[in-house]
Amino acid sequence: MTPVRVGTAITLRGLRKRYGDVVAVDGVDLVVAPGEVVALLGPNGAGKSTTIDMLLGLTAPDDGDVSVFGLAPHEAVTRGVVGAMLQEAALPEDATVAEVVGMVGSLHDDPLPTAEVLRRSGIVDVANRRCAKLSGGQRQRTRFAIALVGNPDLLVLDEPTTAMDVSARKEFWTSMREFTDQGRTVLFATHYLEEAEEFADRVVLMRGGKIVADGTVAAVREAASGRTVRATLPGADRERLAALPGVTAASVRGDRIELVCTDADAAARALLIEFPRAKDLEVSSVGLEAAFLALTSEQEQR
Ligand SMILES: Nc1ncnc2c1ncn2[C@@H]1O[C@H](COP(=O)(O)OP(=O)(O)OP(=O)(O)O)[C@@H](O)[C@H]1O
Repeated sequence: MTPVRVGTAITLRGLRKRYGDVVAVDGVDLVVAPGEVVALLGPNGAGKSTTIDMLLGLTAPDDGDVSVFGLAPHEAVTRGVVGAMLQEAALPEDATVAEVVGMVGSLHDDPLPTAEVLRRSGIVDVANRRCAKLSGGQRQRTRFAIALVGNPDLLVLDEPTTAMDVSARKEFWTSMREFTDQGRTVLFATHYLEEAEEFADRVVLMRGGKIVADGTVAAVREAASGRTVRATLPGADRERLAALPGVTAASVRGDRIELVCTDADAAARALLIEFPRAKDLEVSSVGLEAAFLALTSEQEQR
């Protein structure tokens, strides 16, 4: 099916946000076409939630521009063009699930029928339960229903499957597929490579407030792949190792060190020059999963 709207779904240009000394988002440029399903991947503190907050107009950027289907974020939200599911969104505790979903639907011009939304979100069985009595996973699914009921062109989800068990996750992604099969656009933040891999067309990897990789899952995996250098080096200083040229991340276990590298030759040379006592050097290919973790690890990247 063709996308519901024409033009770019999301355009972020030179987006920056600082909280005191912390640069939460540090120059993010991103264009998402209608119908794309994009995973925003990265470790804690990478800047995913802050980017999403700016996309939804909940936080004003210090610098840069945001547009959603050509609209300012606030307008896109009030017009129901974008539906959002946020990590900590409060629910009216005394209302039942069906009441909340119906109420939010009534605020929109062209809502989906409540019964359909409850079904798609997998909460038919708790429709008459008060929100105060919901489990963590049921609360998440209720938040999803609220995001869906306005029949938005773009869904923005911040770590949607947190607190869901395996079967709830599976059900959740099945409902998402139904949504995207109709040509809708989705941007979701996650910590999990496997979710991105299974569900997204495109992965945008954030780290330290910046986009460090952007492409198909396969392309990002390739960009993340590298080699490791292992050696014996008693009393090694992890930070100095991580600062060596060609090194993405360093770890120290007893006398053994491990360097994840973008350029293993440069790293090995620099290691031997700076630490002449290093011995038993081994260079090997990193598993893709390990390389990916290294790229998103919270250790200082070089
Ligand atoms: N309101 C705020 N006040 C101060 N610092 C903030 C605020 N919001 C975010 N930060 C900081 O900005 C950085 C980016 O945080 P953000 O929540 O955007 O990251 P994230 O990638 O969504 O992380 P997580 O996966 O843990 O949700 C962090 O260092 C965080 O502590």
